[in-house]
Amino acid sequence: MPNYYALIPAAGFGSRMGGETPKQYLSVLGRPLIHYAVAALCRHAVISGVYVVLAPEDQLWKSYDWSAFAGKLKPLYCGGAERFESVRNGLDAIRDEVDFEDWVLVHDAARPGLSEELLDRLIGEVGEDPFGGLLAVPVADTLKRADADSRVLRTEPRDKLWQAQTPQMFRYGLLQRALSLLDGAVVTDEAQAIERMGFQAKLVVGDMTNFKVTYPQDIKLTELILGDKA
Ligand SMILES: Nc1ccn([C@@H]2O[C@H](COP(=O)(O)OP(=O)(O)OP(=O)(O)O)[C@@H](O)[C@H]2O)c(=O)n1
Ligand SMILES: C[C@](O)(CO)[C@H](O)COP(=O)(O)O
Repeated sequence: MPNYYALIPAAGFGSRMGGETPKQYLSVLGRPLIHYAVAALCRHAVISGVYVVLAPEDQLWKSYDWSAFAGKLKPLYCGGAERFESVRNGLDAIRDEVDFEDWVLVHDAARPGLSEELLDRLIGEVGEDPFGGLLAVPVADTLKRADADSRVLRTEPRDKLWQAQTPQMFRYGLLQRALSLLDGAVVTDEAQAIERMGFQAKLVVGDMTNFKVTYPQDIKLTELILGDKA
C-alpha cells in the first residue's frame, strides 16, 4: 500500500501582498497564515509526513512553536526562485524518505482553508487514479479578456473551465520526473508539468473557501472564513 505525504511550498515572498513580511507569516486570527495549511495536513490520519519547503534564508519559521506536530512535520530550507523549483527541490530533498509509488500532495502554504473533508474527497477520488489529480472549482463568473487599456476585448467561453487549487496529488516518481523534464519551461502548478508529459490529471471539486491568499484584502476574507469554521 502506498504512503501519503504532503509537501507545502512556502518559500515565496508575497510580492502581490506587499509589505516586508512574507505572506505565509502574516497573522490570521493570532496565528501565522501557514499554520492553517500545516495543521490541516498534519492532523489528517492518512498523511504520514508533512514537508514544508522554506526559503534557504527563512528566519521566521523557527520563531513559531510547531511542537504540536512533532514527528510528522519537517522543514526543508531548499526553496527556489519559482514555485515549481521549490517543489522540485523539496521532492529531491526527500528522495530517501519517500518511495516512487507513494502519493505526494502539494499544497500552497497560502491556502489556509483546506479542510479534512476536502482532503478526504481528493484522496478518495484520486487514490486509485493512474495519473493523479487536483482540487479545482468550475468557473462561475463570466470571463472577460482585457486589452492594453483594461477595456473589454471580448468574453471568453467558460464552458469546462476550472480554477486550479491545491492540494495537487501525484505519485512521487511521476511528479519528480515531470518536474525534471521541464527543460527551462515555467509551470505554475504540478498538473501543468504532468500535462507536458501527455497525462491528464483528474479534476476534483474543491471549494471557494480553499482560495489562495494573494492580495491584502484576502487577509480579512480569510479571517471571516476561518472564524466561521472555528
Ligand atoms: N519561489 C516560490 C514561490 C512561491 N512559493 C509558494 O507557493 C505558494 C503559492 O505561490 P504564490 O501565491 O504566488 O506566493 P508568492 O510567490 O509568495 O506570492 P507572489 O507571487 O505575490 O510573490 C505560496 O505558498 C508560496 O510561498 C514557493 O514555495 N516558492
Ligand atoms: C498552484 C496554484 O495555487 C494553482 O492555482 C497556482 O498556480 C499558484 O500560482 P502562484 O502564481 O504561484 O500563486
